[in-house]
Amino acid sequence: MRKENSRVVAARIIARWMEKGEFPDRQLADVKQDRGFITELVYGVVRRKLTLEYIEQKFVHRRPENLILAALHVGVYQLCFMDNVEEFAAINESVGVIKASRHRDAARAAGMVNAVLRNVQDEKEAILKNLERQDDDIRTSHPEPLVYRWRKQYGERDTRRLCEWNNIPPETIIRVETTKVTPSNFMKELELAGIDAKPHPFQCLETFITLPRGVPVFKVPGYDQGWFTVQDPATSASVELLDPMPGESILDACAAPGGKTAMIAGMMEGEGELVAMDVHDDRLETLRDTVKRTGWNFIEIVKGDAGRGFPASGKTFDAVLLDVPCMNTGVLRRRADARWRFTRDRIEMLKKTQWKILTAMSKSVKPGGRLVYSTCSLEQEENEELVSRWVRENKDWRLAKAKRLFPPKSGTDGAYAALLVRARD
Ligand SMILES: C[S@@+](CC[C@H](N)C(=O)[O-])C[C@H]1O[C@@H](n2cnc3c(N)ncnc32)[C@H](O)[C@@H]1O
Repeated sequence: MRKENSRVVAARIIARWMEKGEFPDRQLADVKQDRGFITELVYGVVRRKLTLEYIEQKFVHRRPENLILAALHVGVYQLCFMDNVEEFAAINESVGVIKASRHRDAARAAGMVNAVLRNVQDEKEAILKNLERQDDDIRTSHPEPLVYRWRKQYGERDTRRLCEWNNIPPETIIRVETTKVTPSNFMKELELAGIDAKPHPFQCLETFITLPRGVPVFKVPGYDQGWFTVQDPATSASVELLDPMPGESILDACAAPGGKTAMIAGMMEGEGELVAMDVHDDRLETLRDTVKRTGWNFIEIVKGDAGRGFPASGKTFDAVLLDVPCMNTGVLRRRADARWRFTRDRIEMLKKTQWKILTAMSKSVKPGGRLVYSTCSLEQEENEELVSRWVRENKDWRLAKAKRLFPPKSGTDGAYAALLVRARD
């Protein structure tokens, strides 16, 4: 049985997100009690917003205020998309959200929420059948322009698979720091701690492990000793293309929170020069935490704007990683609200930033050196198209290799990485 106020907490977070755009994950950071259930509810509602509105429109003829709408979403989501809750609790406690509020007409609003939820309960089977016949945007709750552009890039079938993939709650995956602990010893430690973890099937040089749901990472053995980093296997694509070697000089120019920096440090075995840069102070804090946890004290952290080039002008590196800011369309499963931030203007703005960063940072690569440009976007405009146009305009560079991971096929987050090589003088 759930505590009554879990739905109230979830509905308030959702209402604040709808009202002020406050990121749900930041709000969830303060939740201590019944965290797993509240997180599932909040992320589920945020992901399925369009589908929930579609279901509710039959019963609600004018958009209610945010808190009432949030209570409705919380109730309908539980009734239609959660198997592990009792329907009477889903209805009564979602109505309780209104009762617990200081709404000026709480009795009437609670009556309306109650009536809608009872209708949805009665008609649930027909509602879900009808939903199956709707187009992918309504059925899987994605903005229509995003679905449209994916169809043009990936075709009807893969777009449908991608939309469905994006609604599967993600697992927590960790990368074992093999310079600190062997994967088999680490698995033994997990077993001793009663954690039923599984090796992730994605094949690459690194070892990734899937944690069971609900295990806080700081309780996993070796957290403080830096035995692992929370990281999807897709993040390895760019670092493998970069192929850092012990003794080289490497710059990770958009580094926070530092997952790839940690992986590069391990591949360099602590030898050489590794500089991790980011422009935002709050992100630099997370980068410092990651670097500290890895224990690699040869990593130097620098604040700098990659769009303006490396702060110490004239300094060059054997290899540079540019994991640029992007539309994040490869990680929509993990970032529940990111799909609603997709706009044409945003992609245009990001493309300009990416081009600027690539142009400025290419000057910090030694002749004959390497640069890896990477994103967690599935948009060709930010990936293949941008890179091939840039190489056409910069004759002393060539595109040596590129990789793209498409989530439903790779079983990982989406990612793109391109290895560019600078000509020797
Ligand atoms: C995709 S994230 C990087 C993730 C990171 N590589 C990792 O594996 O953990 C992009 C990062 O670029 C940073 N960033 C954005 N614009 C930047 C700029 N002009 N210069 C440097 N860093 C920038 C952001 O603060 C963000 O931390």
